[in-house]
Amino acid sequence: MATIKVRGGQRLTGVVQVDGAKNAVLPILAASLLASQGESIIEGVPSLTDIHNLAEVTRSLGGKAEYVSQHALIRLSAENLQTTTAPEELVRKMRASFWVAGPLLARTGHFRIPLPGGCNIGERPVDQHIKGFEALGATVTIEHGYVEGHVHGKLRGARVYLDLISVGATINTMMAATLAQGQTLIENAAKEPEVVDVANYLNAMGAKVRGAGTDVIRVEGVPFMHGATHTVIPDRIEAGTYMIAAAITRGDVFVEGAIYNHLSSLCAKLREAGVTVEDDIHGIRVVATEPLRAIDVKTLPHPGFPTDLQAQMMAFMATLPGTSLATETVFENRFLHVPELRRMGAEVRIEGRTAVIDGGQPMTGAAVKASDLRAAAALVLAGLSAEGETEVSGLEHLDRGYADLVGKLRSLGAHIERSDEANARLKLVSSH
Ligand SMILES: CC(=O)N[C@H]1[C@@H](OP(=O)(O)OP(=O)(O)OC[C@H]2O[C@@H](n3ccc(=O)[nH]c3=O)[C@H](O)[C@@H]2O)O[C@H](CO)[C@@H](O)[C@@H]1O
Ligand SMILES: C=C(OP(=O)(O)O)C(=O)O
Repeated sequence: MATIKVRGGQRLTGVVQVDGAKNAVLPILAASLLASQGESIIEGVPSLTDIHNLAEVTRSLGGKAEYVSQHALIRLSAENLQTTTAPEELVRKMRASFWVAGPLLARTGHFRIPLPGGCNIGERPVDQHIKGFEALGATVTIEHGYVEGHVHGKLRGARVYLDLISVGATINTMMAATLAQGQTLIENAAKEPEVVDVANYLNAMGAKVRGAGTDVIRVEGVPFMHGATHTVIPDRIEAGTYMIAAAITRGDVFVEGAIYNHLSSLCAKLREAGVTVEDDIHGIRVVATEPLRAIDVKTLPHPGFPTDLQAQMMAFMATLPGTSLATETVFENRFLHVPELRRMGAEVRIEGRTAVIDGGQPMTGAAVKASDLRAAAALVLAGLSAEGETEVSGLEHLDRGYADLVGKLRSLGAHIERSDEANARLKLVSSH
């Protein structure tokens, strides 16, 4: 079993570079299936298991996806799709696979995809994705564990109101609408930076998408789309994780590539705690010195505080004197890191959707197990601050979303090592 060992107590200092955003690359891989002509080159793609798995899904459909690790880019083409049924074993590995539904439906009139189901952080239904497809004229059924959609001829542009703010459903509906006949209006759309990045890529492919980044997105259908070159936005969650790493170790770190507009809620909360946050065109600097104070955080859709930083922030809040509250409103079960933080001596109790953190006492190193991607990052951060050694297992979760977390933290001065370091890197760069 691979583990990360961290010896806490080092103040992190220096510069760390942010990779391209996993949560933009994944829908962009799916969007590439819309191109009936030409190759796409996506630049700034980190080597992550989620990305390799979704590339495998697109290959299984007949697309080409080649990861070029030395240039951090992926070449994609989908001129001749072979099938519109996605393979169960791959889809089960990751929910993001459901994003191939919209492009397949728009391009071929059909998709058949295993129901992605729940995961550690919540139930995560796909009803709003289906609502979007049905509004565009598709018939969607769920049978024998598969979601199947079809439409005779082309999808038709329509008005789609999403009942809740969903990144996934916004992107799937937007992608499906690109090749529909006529105009689509998506209301109550998600405004996350990744939605905007996907829209920019779709437009580079010949689509006509307007308004991404606001809660109303308009799509004017086009007859066909082609490949395009696109550089993905920096990963705001990876950036935020390093910003919190600086804060939790009372360090001084410049996170190069971090975009302030994408991280304004985190910057505000760090400042409320007493941390100095300076932003400029190249990135964000975080400098933390005592005294710091307790804060409250509530997760919300963008531009609210991101749920994907809640676990990491909670580790930081455990180091703040006084009582801090972390309220999770996006996913119903995203507190699985709490028992592990408790193992490290953090005083946290859960009251409904709120975690009450009585912080300020030093955490102590322990053997802990990650239950999901961001929990894994949170436990490593807690280990950076704890007295003694922390051993984190469950690294398959971490590898979904962080390329070389250990190397990057070490370059900032952390005492950290990974038991399978050489193998992990080899495994992650060899996919095609
Ligand atoms: C690969 C990727 O980009 N994942 C991100 C994406 O996930 P994802 O796109 O799955 O998250 P959503 O924004 O769709 O989910 C938000 C909430 O809506 C619910 N919901 C969603 C769809 C639906 O049809 N019905 C429904 O009830 C979900 O269960 C959840 O409670 O956005 C989340 C919210 O910012 C992030 O935490 C994830 O990291
Ligand atoms: C929850 C996440 O990803 P996914 O939606 O793929 O589970 C995440 O990136 O934190």
